[in-house]
Amino acid sequence: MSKIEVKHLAKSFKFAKQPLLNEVNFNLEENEIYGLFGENGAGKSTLMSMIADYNRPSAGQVLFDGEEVHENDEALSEIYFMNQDDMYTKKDKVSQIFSFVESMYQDYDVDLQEKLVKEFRLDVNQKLNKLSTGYQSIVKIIISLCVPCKFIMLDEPTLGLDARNREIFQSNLIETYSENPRTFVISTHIIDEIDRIISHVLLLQDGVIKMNGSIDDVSSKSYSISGPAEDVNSYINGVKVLDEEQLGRYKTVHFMDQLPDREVPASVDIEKMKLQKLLVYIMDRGRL
Ligand SMILES: Nc1ncnc2c1ncn2[C@@H]1O[C@H](COP(=O)(O)OP(=O)(O)OP(=O)(O)O)[C@@H](O)[C@H]1O
Repeated sequence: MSKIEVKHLAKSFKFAKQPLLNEVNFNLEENEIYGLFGENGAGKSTLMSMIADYNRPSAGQVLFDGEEVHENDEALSEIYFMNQDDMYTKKDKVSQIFSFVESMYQDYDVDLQEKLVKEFRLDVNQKLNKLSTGYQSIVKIIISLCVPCKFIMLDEPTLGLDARNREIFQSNLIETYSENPRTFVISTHIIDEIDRIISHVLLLQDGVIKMNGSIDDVSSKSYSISGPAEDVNSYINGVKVLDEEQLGRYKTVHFMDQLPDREVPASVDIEKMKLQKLLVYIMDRGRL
């Protein structure tokens, strides 16, 4: 099984007051789907571009099966970054771009490409730079899903897509992953859209990975508990609460911990906390 290791990665820009990334460490394992989350400007796109060797780190390393990815053709043939669009000319027709990418990759999935062109209703005779923003993203999505790479990084793939096309993207991502498992890293701000698809959560904040865990680990410890305030209070007594809301006597508390080891009052409802709620809370307060 192949693996990407991100080790002590740092990135500073010449005129920036502080480094964008300080000490980023994590691994990407094969056949997992990672959600890469973080506030605007956290450095998600920069991080993905460094993994694909489109951008050089100021310090640290990215290893593919133990070898540095930098100028390593064998490793880079297994890593695809959705925004590596300098591979083709934007003045070209979409059909020409598809033919070019197909010529670059031996096992490029032409059947899937044709299926996606039909489902998205993409006009392949149009020049790329004449397409709407949404359709330009769709071209990048189609290429990303059809290249035969072990690691595929999707940077805000649904940005600019309408509701119908977002659904087409999601269902095809699930379908292609089920038929041909590979690793996806998906960066998005619409967490609710992918929380059922991802197997791992990576949260980038303040230049480091703040959270790195399987979705089961993360969701098995994060709860929202609602009910009459007095019953909720007595049930969660002693638990470190992340956030709470109260409407009249009805209260909801959110926490990331084990459930209290006491009987749950009949009036109290326990639900898993939505990943979006949990991540927004952590990003806002910088606290786990
Ligand atoms: N070449 C560059 N020179 C200077 N600053 C840069 C350069 N590239 C990126 N940055 C800065 O790095 C920061 C992080 O950008 P990046 O696009 O990686 O963040 P992001 O987490 O993907 O953000 P968003 O969610 O808003 O897309 C931004 O403040 C950006 O201005």
